[in-house]
Amino acid sequence: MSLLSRVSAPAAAHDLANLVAAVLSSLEGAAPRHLPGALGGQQPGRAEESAQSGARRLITGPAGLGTSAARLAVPFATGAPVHGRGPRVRHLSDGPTGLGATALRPRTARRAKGTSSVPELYCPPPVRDDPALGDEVNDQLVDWAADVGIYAGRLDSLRAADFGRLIMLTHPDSDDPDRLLAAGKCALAEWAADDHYCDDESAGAAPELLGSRLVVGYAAVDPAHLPVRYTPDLERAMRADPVLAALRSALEHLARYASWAQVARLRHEIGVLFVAFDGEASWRTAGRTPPVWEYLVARQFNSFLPCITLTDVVGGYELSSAEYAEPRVRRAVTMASTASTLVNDLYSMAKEAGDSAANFNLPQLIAAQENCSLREAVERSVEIHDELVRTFEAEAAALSLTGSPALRRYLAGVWAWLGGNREWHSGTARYNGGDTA
Ligand SMILES: CC(C)=CCC/C(C)=C(\C)COP(=O)(O)OP(=O)(O)O
Repeated sequence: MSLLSRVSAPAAAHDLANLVAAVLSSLEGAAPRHLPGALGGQQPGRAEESAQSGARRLITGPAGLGTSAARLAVPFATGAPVHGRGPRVRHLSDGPTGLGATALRPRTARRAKGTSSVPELYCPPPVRDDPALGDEVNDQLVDWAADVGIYAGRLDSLRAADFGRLIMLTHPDSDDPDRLLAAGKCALAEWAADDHYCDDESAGAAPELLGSRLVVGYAAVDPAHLPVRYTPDLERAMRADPVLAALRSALEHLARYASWAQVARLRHEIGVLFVAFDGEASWRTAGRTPPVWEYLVARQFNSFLPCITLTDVVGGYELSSAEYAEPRVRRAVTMASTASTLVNDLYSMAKEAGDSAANFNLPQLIAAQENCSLREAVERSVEIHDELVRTFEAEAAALSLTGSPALRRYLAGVWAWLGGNREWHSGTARYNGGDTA
């Protein structure tokens, strides 16, 4: 039984976050020692060994390549206001140096610089920026996309979008290009499903076909076991459709690193993503504009959660299913995920303007429904984003006190994911004037 299931902390409000900050300050330097020494309750799996060694690294804090994630301390929360608003994130001041040493060295959240169209956001900066590693992953991702057939005829745009950079930025606790590639393939396959099936008619999207495509699409991540006589039909379909081929290939690659519990978790998040894809298609076909609250519900599910969920797989440890499913952990992680997806809404507004996705974007919906200018709607969207990030920050700080070392590391990884995600969105050609892919 993990410590989390035996000790419960009250839900963090922002006042509590300040209290947590004080407690955490007093723990600085010795923080993990009060936590359990092994990952109690963990199911045996391929990730178990690395999970346990990950936990040990958290406690003992060794030096050397790839061990920087051990120096998590507590990246979250709080105390002095940033730019006059809300809590500040305490972070490790003197981390290690050297190759890989910056991985997951926590960073202060701040109001990340705005571009001309996106105001500053409350978000940590990226933990690592290693362009060479990003390029390596990106090159391999584009080669793989060519093999499976997604983004055919658009591979130059795909390369320029630089999804390899996204993965390098969002998973700073791994320097292993192949692990990063496995996560990158999953993300790109999910993106391809969105582009080829949902959003981009020039790439084959058709709302009336979406439901049936996604049913078979789900079978690409969670195999359908048919009677023998129909198996070849399914297999032919899987090979003929690049999105299906991509999803299946991505999951196969990931399974080299993930335990079956981690694979099951990813399947669940993809299933939920597909349900939300269907929801958006129903708005389109019915010509219906969702109220803001309904859109935000949908955005929790049509979100980057399938990417975020791989935080521990890429890091080489395992968060137990029990902790992953614990309601407060779920609340914190899904709020972070929604926030990261609102970052997408803010940065992709120009790309989506004029296409069928234009109405399904938070600022556009707020402007239409709350009778304000688009500029004001962007500001309100930023406030919503910031509220979600601050709540995640406070909750994660509280949960880190009572959870296992794996949970603590996972939440720090989610925090890092937010920073890498915003950084990528602010620079990728996909949303910054390049051709879309
Ligand atoms: C990587 C992943 C889980 C992608 C699927 C869903 C997705 C593409 C997003 C959550 C991004 O939102 P959106 O559909 O608006 O994407 P674009 O802005 O068109 O890139």
